[in-house]
Amino acid sequence: MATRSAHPLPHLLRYAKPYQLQICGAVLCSILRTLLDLAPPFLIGIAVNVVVERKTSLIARFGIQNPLTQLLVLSMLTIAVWGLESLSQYAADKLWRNLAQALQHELRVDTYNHLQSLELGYFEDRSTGILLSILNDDINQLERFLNFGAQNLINFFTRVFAVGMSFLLLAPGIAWMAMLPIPFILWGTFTFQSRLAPRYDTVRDRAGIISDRLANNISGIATIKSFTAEAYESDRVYQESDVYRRSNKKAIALSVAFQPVLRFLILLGFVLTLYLGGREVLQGSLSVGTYGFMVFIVQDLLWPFTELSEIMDEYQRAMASVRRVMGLLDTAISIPHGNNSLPIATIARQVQFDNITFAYSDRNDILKNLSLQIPRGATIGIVGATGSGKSTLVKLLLRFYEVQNGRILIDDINIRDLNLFDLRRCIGWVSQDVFLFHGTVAENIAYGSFDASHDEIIHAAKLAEAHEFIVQLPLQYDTIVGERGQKLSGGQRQRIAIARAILKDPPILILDEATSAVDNETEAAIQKSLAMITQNRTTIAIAHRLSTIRHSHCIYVMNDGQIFEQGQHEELLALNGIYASLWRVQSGTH
Ligand SMILES: Nc1ncnc2c1ncn2[C@@H]1O[C@H](COP(=O)(O)OP(=O)(O)OP(=O)(O)O)[C@@H](O)[C@H]1O
Repeated sequence: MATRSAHPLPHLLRYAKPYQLQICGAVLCSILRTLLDLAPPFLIGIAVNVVVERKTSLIARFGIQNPLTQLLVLSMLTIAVWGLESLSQYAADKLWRNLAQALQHELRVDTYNHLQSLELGYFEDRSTGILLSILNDDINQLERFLNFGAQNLINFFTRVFAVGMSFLLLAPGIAWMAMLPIPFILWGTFTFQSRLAPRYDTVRDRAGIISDRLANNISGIATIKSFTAEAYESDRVYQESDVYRRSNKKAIALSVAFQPVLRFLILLGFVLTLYLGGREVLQGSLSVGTYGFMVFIVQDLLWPFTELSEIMDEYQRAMASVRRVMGLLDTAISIPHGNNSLPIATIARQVQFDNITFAYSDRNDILKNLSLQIPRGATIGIVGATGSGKSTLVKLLLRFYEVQNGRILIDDINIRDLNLFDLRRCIGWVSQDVFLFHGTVAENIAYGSFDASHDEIIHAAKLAEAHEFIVQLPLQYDTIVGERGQKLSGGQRQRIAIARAILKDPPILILDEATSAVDNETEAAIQKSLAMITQNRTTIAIAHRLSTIRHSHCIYVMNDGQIFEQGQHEELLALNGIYASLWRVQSGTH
């Protein structure tokens, strides 16, 4: 993630470059609206001028002598100013809000797309809740800031600049009185902000932790219930929510203390103008009119400062969120695409692991100098103790992780040099823990083969021995499987996953414990189908149940990250090693 110290605003502005025109328009409309909003004191001044000076008034200088006509002109001018103000307010609101929507939409989609292209290890190191809070809360926070905060910020600067300038032009001698508190207010505001920023960062982090806990608990609800851990979980949620509350409390303590201090400084400016200005009037060095104007307008100069803390507060919250979103967008992709394409039509389906060594980050080597070669169209079986690295081996072929040493080749091309999409498109992977999406059975089978016809889906389901149970479901292929497929049994989920891989029709097929949850009879039926399906493909089957891989062209026995034995079923039995003893245990012949 990006460093916390780097200011996120330039980053955001760079990101918003395509919206430059819209941003300029929105800024101009906001400035215009604020300037028009300042018109009333001037209009009142002119009105007083008309009724007091009559034929020598300001308007009379434009050749309108009749005071009643002058008032009419002034009324028309007021209507025009009000009308224009409403129009610029409408335009500013519309532009800012649309900008907020466009930027929010683009940021969310880009952040999601970037997230999707990050390697698996990134997701394993972070919790879903924290990533979700970036994709949702932080991006929404930015929307809130663009909807209101940005306008407030511009309004503030415009107001202070316009009023300050008219002060200096109209009464330069006493302008300093009103402006005296400004440096103190600014110093106070920025000191306050620098203290508030880290507190808001903590609040955002804490929000991520809570959302993580909630997401985790909701997906683990069955486990919570079965262990009657409701009270324990309630307590954990309570504790984390309390830490969040306390971190917010720290931010609030600082945030609310600022306003009263600020008011006091403003009061100082007001009283100084009131007293010293009045004294100058009494001494005859300041006109009554200017003094009146000064006292009236000093509030317009200083009161916006009371909002400054709130504006900066909103700004800091938004920047904390931008920092997190940009941090995610800046995360480098550590498994990039290679330059070579691998067209499915021409692939020879030859797979080779050449002396590979692999360790997950900060762990010991899982695979050590492992080599194996799978000729085109062959089916190999991999067996071995749990945790010996079987699943890791096939995940390396999918390039979910990068090998530290050695090469993995498909058709003699290092998979690092292949376009990742081409690589993964030519591999069908039925993983150990099947993931189904919330949706219908048909949608899940067709996942990845989005153009498949209904007949093709049914055909794949039949080959995976899934058709029979699917037609028993309430809405058959249109039955919703629930989140992660929780409305189906483990064996049913596996068969849908097999159907999904069959429908993909990949040149290389990986079956990682693909039939571990189905009964022996169904497995035998699936084996028959697979024998047909795997005929023209290179297949890697991982299984604990040896009957599953018994007929493979070659069986590899893995132990402690290395291949200990290899050969066909009969050869391995004759070897009388690990495989033979496993077989004896499973077939009950020991
Ligand atoms: N993402 C990961 N990060 C860190 N270590 C991991 C990760 N995935 C697996 N491991 C570790 O790597 C080792 C090999 O795991 P792997 O899943 O490849 O074993 P396996 O042979 O397929 O086991 P099983 O038969 O139980 O499925 C295990 O010790 C496991 O704890």
